[in-house]
Amino acid sequence: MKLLNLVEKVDVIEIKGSPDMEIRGIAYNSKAVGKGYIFVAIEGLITDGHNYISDALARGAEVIFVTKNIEIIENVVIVRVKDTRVALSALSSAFYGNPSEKLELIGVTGTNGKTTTSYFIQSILSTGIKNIGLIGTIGVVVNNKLVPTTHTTPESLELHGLFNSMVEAEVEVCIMEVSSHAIKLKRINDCDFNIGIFTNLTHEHLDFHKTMEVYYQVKRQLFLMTDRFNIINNDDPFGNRLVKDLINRKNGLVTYAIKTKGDITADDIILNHSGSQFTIVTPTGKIRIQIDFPGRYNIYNCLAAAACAFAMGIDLNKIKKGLEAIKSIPGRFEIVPTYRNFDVIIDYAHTPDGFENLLDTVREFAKGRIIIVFGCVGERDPSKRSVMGKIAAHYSDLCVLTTDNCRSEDPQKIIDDIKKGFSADTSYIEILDRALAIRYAILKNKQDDTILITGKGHELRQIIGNQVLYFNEKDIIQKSICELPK
Ligand SMILES: CC(=O)N[C@H]1[C@@H](OP(=O)(O)OP(=O)(O)OC[C@H]2O[C@@H](n3ccc(=O)[nH]c3=O)[C@H](O)[C@@H]2O)O[C@H](CO)[C@@H](O)[C@@H]1O[C@H](C)C(=O)N[C@@H](C)C(=O)N[C@H](CCC(=O)O)C(=O)O
Ligand SMILES: Nc1ncnc2c1ncn2[C@@H]1O[C@H](COP(=O)(O)OP(=O)(O)OP(=O)(O)O)[C@@H](O)[C@H]1O
Repeated sequence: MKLLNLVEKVDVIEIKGSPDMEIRGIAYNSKAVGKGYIFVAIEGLITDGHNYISDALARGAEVIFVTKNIEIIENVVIVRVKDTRVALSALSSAFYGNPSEKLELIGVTGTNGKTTTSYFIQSILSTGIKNIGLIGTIGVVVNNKLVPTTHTTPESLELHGLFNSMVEAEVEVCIMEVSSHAIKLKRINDCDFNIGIFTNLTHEHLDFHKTMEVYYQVKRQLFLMTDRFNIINNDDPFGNRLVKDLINRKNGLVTYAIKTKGDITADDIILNHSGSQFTIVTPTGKIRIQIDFPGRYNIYNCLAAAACAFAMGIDLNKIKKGLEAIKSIPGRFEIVPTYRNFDVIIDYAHTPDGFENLLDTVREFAKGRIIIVFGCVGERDPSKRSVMGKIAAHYSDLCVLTTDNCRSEDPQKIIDDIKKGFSADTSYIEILDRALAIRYAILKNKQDDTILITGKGHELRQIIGNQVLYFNEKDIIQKSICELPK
């Protein structure tokens, strides 16, 4: 494709050199540049892509996109723009032939429940559609194959590459988790969203957004991009505000709720330790559902998925079939078989609200003690650590404090931050080595205990310093169980 055509939708300030040239690829990291590529220099949060222009040129870049004034370089086209992240997104979409326009694109956002809701929608849609694409925290699904990714919402270049693979694989619908980082950093600027879903908004990522107000305003942008309808949790205070904010938009608005008013609601709820039963009530009928996921929060996730399916015109029997078909989601309230008289549950809860919902659910049905093995991640929102400590202390009988992706931070310092939420009578032990912490909880179990291991969920890695180490909680659990007397 010619540079001339690629820049059609880019807001260009100035071009030095002729744009009438063929482009072979695009890169925003100099290390990924090849011959005939565009290198997009991004002023990042850690370093500045402009510092790597000479590296990009040495690797064969023939065009560079910049925000700064750069001297003319022989045989290199220099394109100056206001914001290179915006340009990267527009270029990437154009390079792949605007593939998101060829898909039904559903964006799911909110602090918690994005992955679960996406899996519920996938299960409902798969009652009628064979090939569904998925982009999210657990990975990317194209052609029914799951590939792990580094980001919940990838960078725009990777995103449009994925949409393109989906179009080639004849995917009809793509369900995509949209993180607030992705919105703020313009990764989704050129995604052609048809449907937007808002699950909830609670304390998270305040290191990045600073205030809940900014966090909300960022999330809100997704709902101004959709052209069919928006699905919103009316019980959530920020969701309720979003409903009011969107009232003048021309596309459809479908609300769901349990406590307040909603187009889609749940009645006659029965919660138990292994799942829930409830009736989904819609404007055109109702149906009884039984799901294998415990906790009221999962009823919200079901309602979000059901509201989306309902708005897409899918009948209630298919909605029921889809919601009931899904038996587990990796790392989301995943019960690990122990074949003993105690339970072990792995869960991805890593925000105060997710943590409280999970612990509240377990507390309601626990026959014995609750032992929670957890830590908080490094280099991310330290303000949530003591809040999570307080919640853990309130609901559990023993906290086993340990390490969770501490990155460059001192894991002991993170634990000390968590402990600020403890009270004088909180029962806890500190075991920095996560494998030993899990082993400790299992070896110390008593009859009817529930051991909750939170934070990692589906992840198979531990990030310590700048090392990414293989870490498999299920293996550690099984090995520890083998050490117990028969
Ligand atoms: C805070 C954040 O989101 N940062 C993202 C951002 O990085 P940045 O702006 O700091 O980039 P930088 O490291 O300063 O580098 C600037 C530029 O120099 C370039 N460079 C750098 C080195 C080099 O040798 N050559 C070179 O060209 C880089 O490629 C980049 O373009 O842009 C990068 C490129 O797209 C992302 O990889 C990076 O994600 C970091 C690694 C990250 O961890 N992000 C997390 C917080 C994130 O996005 N999480 C959300 C989910 C959150 C949740 O809900 O839990 C997600 O969607 O995954
Ligand atoms: N609707 C909800 N409300 C509150 N907490 C929830 C909800 N759904 C799930 N959780 C909790 O949050 C954890 C993560 O769930 P899920 O992966 O669905 O959320 P997510 O928004 O995709 O998270 P992330 O963006 O970090 O991947 C679950 O393991 C559970 O403990």
